[in-house]
Amino acid sequence: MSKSIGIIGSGSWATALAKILTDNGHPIHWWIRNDETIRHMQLRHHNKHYLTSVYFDTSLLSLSSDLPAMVAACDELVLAVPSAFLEDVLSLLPPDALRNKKIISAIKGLVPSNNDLIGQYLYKQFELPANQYFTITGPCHAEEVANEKLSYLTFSGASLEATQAIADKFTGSFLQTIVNTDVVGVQLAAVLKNIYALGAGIAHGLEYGDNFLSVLITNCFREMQSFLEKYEEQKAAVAGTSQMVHNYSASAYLGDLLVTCYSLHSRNRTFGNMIGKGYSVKAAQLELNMVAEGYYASKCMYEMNRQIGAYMPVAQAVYAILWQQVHPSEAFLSLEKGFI
Ligand SMILES: NC(=O)C1=CN([C@@H]2O[C@H](COP(=O)(O)OP(=O)(O)OC[C@H]3O[C@@H](n4cnc5c(N)ncnc54)[C@H](O)[C@@H]3O)[C@@H](O)[C@H]2O)C=CC1
Ligand SMILES: O=C(CO)COP(=O)(O)O
Repeated sequence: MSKSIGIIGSGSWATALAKILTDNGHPIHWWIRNDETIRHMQLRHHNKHYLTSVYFDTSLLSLSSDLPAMVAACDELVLAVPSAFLEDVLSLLPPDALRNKKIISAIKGLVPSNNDLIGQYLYKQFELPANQYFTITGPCHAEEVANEKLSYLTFSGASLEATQAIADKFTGSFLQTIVNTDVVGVQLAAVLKNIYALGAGIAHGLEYGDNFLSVLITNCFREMQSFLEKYEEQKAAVAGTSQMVHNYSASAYLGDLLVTCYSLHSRNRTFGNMIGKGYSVKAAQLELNMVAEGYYASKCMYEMNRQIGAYMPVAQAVYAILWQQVHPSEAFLSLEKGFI
């Protein structure tokens, strides 16, 4: 197979992205951790653990559990492992492994060991320049991609032209793409919306109704904007540049917040619902058997916001419930009073 695009990861999102690319006729290299999953995919043409209804044209798949060899074979790589495993997975690569490659992060999380955005981590670890880094965000559940429901993804990168060229590979009959240069803003919004979806789930588990939920989400949206404004203010002050302006009403911001808080596909919402109903964090993790990024993100953001200083009562309440054993009903009772 010639040099092409590769996907790192084999969970639901990696599988959905593999479907999007191969449906468009693109051959892909695909790194899958587990050889047994590879064997099954070769024999039965689907991922036996995630989105099992999606069948692949295996002539378009080059499957491997050898990460350095797979990375060497690609000039564009999509990262689709949960943030908590990213450092472990990429530790298999030498420091120059990403030289001249375009890296497209589909991860909606921060690196938990130091709260870095994925691009910052790749710069520190692999000296990946900003113009080789791209992101995929937007409101899109893997399960709906599997069912070919019309969905929209936002691609962000330093250059609109280079980003458009990547987005074009994904655009298809059930997949529209949006392109912008707001690389940092969309990533922070994606990290925050996972925390807020946990909050929405907790509220549902505590038996609050739809009226309360809409007020909760409105206030989460305001919190998101307040964090991003302060973040940009501080960044601009340090760099001596003007402040980046974000389009909060775009689907990568408001849309993803809404779908993750409302959709029954959302793992963050499901996880939160279990916490609201009285499950412990450990029990909810075991029951979910998938990754709720907001769990890790709530701690990262709590730590990050110590420096930023934004007013974030909902994110703080989610952190307190998940990491400080504060009772959900107690935390929500104090939230109730401050909403506008
Ligand atoms: N599922 C979705 O609809 C969407 C997910 N995303 C993002 O995609 C990223 C990946 O999430 P999903 O594919 O949804 O997760 P998932 O929960 O479906 O799959 C988990 C993945 O982690 C892998 N894994 C488990 N233990 C591991 C370990 N010790 N080392 C390395 N890998 C390990 C599993 O093999 C599996 O590939 C996340 O950042 C998520 O926020 C973004 C948009 C949509
Ligand atoms: O990012 C997503 C939808 O846009 C997926 O959200 P969950 O991880 O909560 O399922």
